[in-house]
Amino acid sequence: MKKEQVVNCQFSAWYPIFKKHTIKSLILPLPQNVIDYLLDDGTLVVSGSDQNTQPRRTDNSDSEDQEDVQWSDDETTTTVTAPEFPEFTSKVLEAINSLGGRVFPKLNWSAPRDANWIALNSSLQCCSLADIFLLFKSSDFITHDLTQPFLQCSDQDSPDPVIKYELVLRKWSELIPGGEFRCFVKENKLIAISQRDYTQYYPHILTQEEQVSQAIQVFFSQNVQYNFLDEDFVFDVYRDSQGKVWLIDLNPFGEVTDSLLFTWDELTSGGEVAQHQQEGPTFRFTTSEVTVQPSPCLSYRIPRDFVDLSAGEDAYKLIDFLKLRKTQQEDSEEEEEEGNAPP
Ligand SMILES: Nc1ncnc2c1ncn2[C@@H]1O[C@H](COP(=O)(O)OP(=O)(O)OP(=O)(O)O)[C@@H](O)[C@H]1O
Repeated sequence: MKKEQVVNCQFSAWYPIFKKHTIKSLILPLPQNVIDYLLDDGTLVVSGSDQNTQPRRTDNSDSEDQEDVQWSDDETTTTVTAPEFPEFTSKVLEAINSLGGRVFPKLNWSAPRDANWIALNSSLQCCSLADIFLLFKSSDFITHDLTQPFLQCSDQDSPDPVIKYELVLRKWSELIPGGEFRCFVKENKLIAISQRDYTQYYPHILTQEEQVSQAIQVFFSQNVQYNFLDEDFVFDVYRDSQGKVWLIDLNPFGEVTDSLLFTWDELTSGGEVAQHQQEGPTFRFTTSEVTVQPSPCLSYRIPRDFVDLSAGEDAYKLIDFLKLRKTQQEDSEEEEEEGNAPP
């Protein structure tokens, strides 16, 4: 996979080409100070902040660099108020409103799918910039977009193309996971289709195997084939309850993209799947409850430090930490009973 293929799969590169066939979206340039904030590990997002619903302007410029650090009574905790971005906040709010008030946020390539556990509703649905920041700052996928977009490219010796970072806001749509499929295109031929959420068994895919495959093939030949900037790529689709197919996303053809129910060996030149062109694409899906596999995002549901701590000798530190939490909880319950709890 070459750096150019990664560049071509940025949202702003493919959206204008396939606008008619995908979910309505808006693209906003991401200011450098917002990028810096997203990459700054030390700044916390303070939940409950209403800064995004009522953007406050202190002077004529965006004075984001200033962080307001408030020390709480408890010596062990600090509350760092997130910096404000008045101009950017207004633009984002305007965009969210024009998309119906609820959006699905992404950067140039990725959505913060690994961070949905942190959102109150465990969903990527956002109504404000604070919602977006919370997800973005908790996501390794977003950090990857910002810091290492060309990590797995074969042409490492060539200079990295300059990337203009963008916040993508997509109109929120209730997509049923059983309707999502990933399609692999090699030399402009659709060689393979995989159920996107292979962690579940969806009986309707089994019973409608032929219709699903046909609908995707027709969508590909009518709307996608020869229209994209590369001849090797991966595209994701959604087949709605009326059988209409929508484009959801485009990804590079290579290891950086999850090959789901295929392996990259199978999909690349020497592989079996890549050679079976005549009969159409190979279609794979989970065929019974027995073949269900665990979700690849499971490891993202608890903070990485906890995962590390739970392995090897450090497991004892985790146990100590949990015991400490329990004692603290019991203490505060006792205090509450005694009527001493803080308001
Ligand atoms: N507009 C939307 N509204 C609600 N959910 C959405 C929307 N767009 C995408 N999704 C859901 O989020 C999932 C991930 O979306 P998307 O493919 O854009 O993210 P991604 O980070 O590029 O993922 P990948 O790296 O696997 O391609 C989709 O499979 C779909 O279930």
